[in-house]
Amino acid sequence: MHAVPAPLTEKPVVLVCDDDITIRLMMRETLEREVITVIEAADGRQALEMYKQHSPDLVLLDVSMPHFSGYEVCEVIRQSPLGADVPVVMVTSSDDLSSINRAYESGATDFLAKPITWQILGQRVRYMLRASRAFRDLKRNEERLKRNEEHLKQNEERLRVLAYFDNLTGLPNRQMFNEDLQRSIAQAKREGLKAALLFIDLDQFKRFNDTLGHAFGDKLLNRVAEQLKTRLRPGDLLTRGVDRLEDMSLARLGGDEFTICLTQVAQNEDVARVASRVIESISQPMVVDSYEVVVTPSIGIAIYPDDGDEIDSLLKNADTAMYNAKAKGRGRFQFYSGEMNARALQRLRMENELRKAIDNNELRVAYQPKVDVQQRKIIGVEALVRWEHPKQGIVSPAEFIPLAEESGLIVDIDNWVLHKACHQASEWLNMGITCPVAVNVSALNFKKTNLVERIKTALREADLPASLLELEMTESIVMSDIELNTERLTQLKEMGTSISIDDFGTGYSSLSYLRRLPIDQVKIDRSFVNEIDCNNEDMAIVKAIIAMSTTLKMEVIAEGVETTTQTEKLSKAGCHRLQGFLYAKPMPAKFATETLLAGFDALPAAKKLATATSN
Ligand SMILES: Nc1nc2c(ncn2[C@@H]2O[C@@H]3COP(=O)(O)O[C@H]4[C@@H](O)[C@H](n5cnc6c(=O)[nH]c(N)nc65)O[C@@H]4COP(=O)(O)O[C@H]3[C@H]2O)c(=O)[nH]1
Repeated sequence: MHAVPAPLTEKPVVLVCDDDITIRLMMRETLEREVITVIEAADGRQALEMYKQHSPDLVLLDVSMPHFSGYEVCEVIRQSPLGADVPVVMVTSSDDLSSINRAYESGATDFLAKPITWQILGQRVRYMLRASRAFRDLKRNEERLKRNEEHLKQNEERLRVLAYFDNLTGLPNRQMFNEDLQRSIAQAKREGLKAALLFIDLDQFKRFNDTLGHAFGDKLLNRVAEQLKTRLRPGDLLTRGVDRLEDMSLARLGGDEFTICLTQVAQNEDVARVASRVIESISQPMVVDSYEVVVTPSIGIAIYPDDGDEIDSLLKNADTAMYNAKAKGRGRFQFYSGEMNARALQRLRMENELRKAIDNNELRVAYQPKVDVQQRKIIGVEALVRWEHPKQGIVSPAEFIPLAEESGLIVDIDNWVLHKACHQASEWLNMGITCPVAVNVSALNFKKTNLVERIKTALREADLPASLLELEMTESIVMSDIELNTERLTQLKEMGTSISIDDFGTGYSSLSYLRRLPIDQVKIDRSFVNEIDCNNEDMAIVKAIIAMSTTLKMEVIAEGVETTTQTEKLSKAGCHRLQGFLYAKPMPAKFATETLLAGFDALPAAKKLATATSN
């Protein structure tokens, strides 16, 4: 059984369009019997006018008429604003397939073939009218539903904002903070990393509120929130350590209490850096209602899992730490654990001092000679940075280089050493000493896109031929992104500098990659050299590295040579290039110049070596 469309309640209007008056009259007669209002048009132009004026519920259109054909009229109707859904029945004088197809192409709903069977016309039109009205109702309902849905969504969003955001500052509220912290804890647990909770309280906020009023207090809180939002974007935190803190969420718990939740925390220094950044940014003078105010925050820090493994304990401990910070004099941060605090503070202090070390002229370069024991020659020097701390004296690179790498300061330091070393080598060249100088290139520096440019600048400024500059980088740097690094190394090589792989044997070099890279020299790591006197395994590794370098036509040098036995063993295995305390320790430029002028045979070890090898 067919579904019957709903009965028509209002009297429908049908536009009959035919140039044959008899047909029009017959149609009127038939349709009016069905309680339908009929309006007529004698040609295409009139049909369009009538359509525009009356918006009929159905159109009966003769195909061939003066002015416009029925097809054209149908096309125009379909393009009109309300004409997409109105049923248009094309009355064709023939029922051949092409005119029927043409009728459908122009947008007709159905067709009626002449001669018309008058007995069924009325019923057919009625049925079509009902179906069309049902379709229109359905569409209207659908639109209403859609509008309701949108409304619902908007309401839901409004509710979510009310439930999860603080309406004064627009920051996430306590509810959202709880969920964020829960997520951070779960993530840290999964990844075996730490998470940190920073509890921020504004110092003496109550005083502002009491003296300048609540409205002022609200504005001040808003300014603080703004400051935190803009200054804590991950992109703003340029240093390497902080870049790793990809997920950082900020919230206002209420009053003058804010929190920051950090995930993917590898080390506490990263958290200390964020905390000092928060202090620095909030403590900037702010103008509120034409008052210039300075408000400082006190921050308490609790670390998951060290200081608690659930929301409550972390919050409680961060809160305790915050009170400790306040007690110590406001505008500072404090870790919950005292030991952690001392370490983080010490590292942060050192980082700040290192930042100023270049400008304060506290850095020095020491040069350590490298020798070839077969040719009995000094073949070059390695430039090694030294920090003469005004209070602590000489700080070991082992202590400050990792810190410089974490904070990103290494790029400036490496650059400074590069310039110094190039100038020194150039000075030696002017004195008639041709001595290649090697500088260390840290991972961060190697990744910087302008490395090639910077090296070119240093060479140009020092007027040093590129062939006298050697770049030392560790095996792990070179092997990290082989495609990109091959390109980078090729650029450096094309410039004329030579490339040496430092600490060789400690990483995981693949022979097939090594073959593809433009490397001139590998440096056997000190840890293997150390042990070759007594450890057969290390000797085997050293021999393998020497054999591999010979096959790949690379030079090989051993670092950390301290004894004549090591020299003999290395030499016997085919490695004659050596660097180590046995020959010379890193020394200031002045002594390095003297050493270079005196030559290999003046080195104390050279004499010992001659005796040892002659025995
Ligand atoms: N025990 C022992 N040690 C020896 C001997 N011969 C040389 N050494 C030490 O071994 C290190 C060799 O440098 P490295 O492997 O590049 O290792 C360097 C290098 O990775 C880094 N470094 C030093 N200067 C710079 C620099 O300007 N830039 C960068 N990125 N890193 C640097 O710091 C590391 C340590 O530097 P230093 O303390 O100067 O330590 C130097 C040198 O003093 C020996 O016979 N016995």
